[in-house]
Amino acid sequence: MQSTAEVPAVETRALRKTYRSRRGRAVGVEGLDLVVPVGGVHGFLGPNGSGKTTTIRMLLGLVRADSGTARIFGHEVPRHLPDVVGRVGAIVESPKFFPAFSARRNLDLLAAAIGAPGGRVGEVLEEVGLCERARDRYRGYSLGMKQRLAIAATLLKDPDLLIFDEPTNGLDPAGIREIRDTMRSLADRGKTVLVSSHILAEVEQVADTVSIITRGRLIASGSVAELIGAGGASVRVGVADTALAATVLREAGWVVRPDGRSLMVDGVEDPAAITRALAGRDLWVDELVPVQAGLESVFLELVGKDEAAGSRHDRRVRDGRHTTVEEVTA
Ligand SMILES: Nc1ncnc2c1ncn2[C@@H]1O[C@H](COP(=O)(O)OP(=O)(O)OP(=O)(O)O)[C@@H](O)[C@H]1O
Repeated sequence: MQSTAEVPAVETRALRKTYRSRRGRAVGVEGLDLVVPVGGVHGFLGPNGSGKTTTIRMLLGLVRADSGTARIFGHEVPRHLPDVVGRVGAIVESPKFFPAFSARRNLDLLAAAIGAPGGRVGEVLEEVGLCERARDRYRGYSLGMKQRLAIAATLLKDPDLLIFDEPTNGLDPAGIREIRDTMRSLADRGKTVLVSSHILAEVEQVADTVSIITRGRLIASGSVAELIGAGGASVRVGVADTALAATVLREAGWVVRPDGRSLMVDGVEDPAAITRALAGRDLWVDELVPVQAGLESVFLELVGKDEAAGSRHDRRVRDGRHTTVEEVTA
């Protein structure tokens, strides 16, 4: 156990995990250094297949690391997990509830099973905003309500750290907002929320700090404001031949992505340089609009740089990145 006052909620050092499969070895996590400060919402971001679930499963003792260390509130895990597990609530897979029972009855059963005080059920239903529907059967719940009930279940033992792996997967915008509001109110009451996601725009609205990983490695971390401030501006570029323009701009070193009938160019310090580069190839710009930078563009810029500099690509990871880009830019 670490002795300093400022012990992070989660800290990993050089954490590594590879999986063996019929196709050889797949990197899950490669030397990951992750620091999640105490208090607030921490977004753990990365494309599909970048190692988020693997990391979370290692923290919870569900997957064994090949090497490196992981600590929760200073306790090394999995070795000392029993000392700290009472302070951690996690949703890694969809928890099972009885469909024919009400939310309250499901939680009453769980509370009894883990020895949580009876009064706690009413409190957690209140915390996730399900009081009014607590007597309805679980099977009639929307996906968003089911996910909030799952969060309520993790709160029964009043943990200090909540770990949610992609909690908004499959939810509609209203459900996503509900989960976001729930995470915000948990953090406002002093909890630490570690939430993984590949949907940047969602996390940007709720996270205080983020860690961005790709191919199992950390490529950026810090407060959302710092990261957005560090990235150059994005510029929307209108041009008739977007395919050729994208090639020209990429050759010149910019990170370019399609944006409807235009192109979005990230990390631009001097927009006039874009006009010059395109004019040099007889491509005439009809629109050049600076766009407020967001985590999404910072992320794409970082991933773009990382992959440009990158060595070998794990095909699955690369496919995952494209999925993410399409999803976040849809
Ligand atoms: N049980 C396993 N066996 C083999 N390879 C695995 C296993 N679990 C994960 N991997 C591989 O490890 C890498 C990281 O996967 P992981 O699920 O941790 O990423 P992720 O960021 O959580 O992705 P997603 O958002 O899709 O869940 C991927 O290449 C994945 O294919």
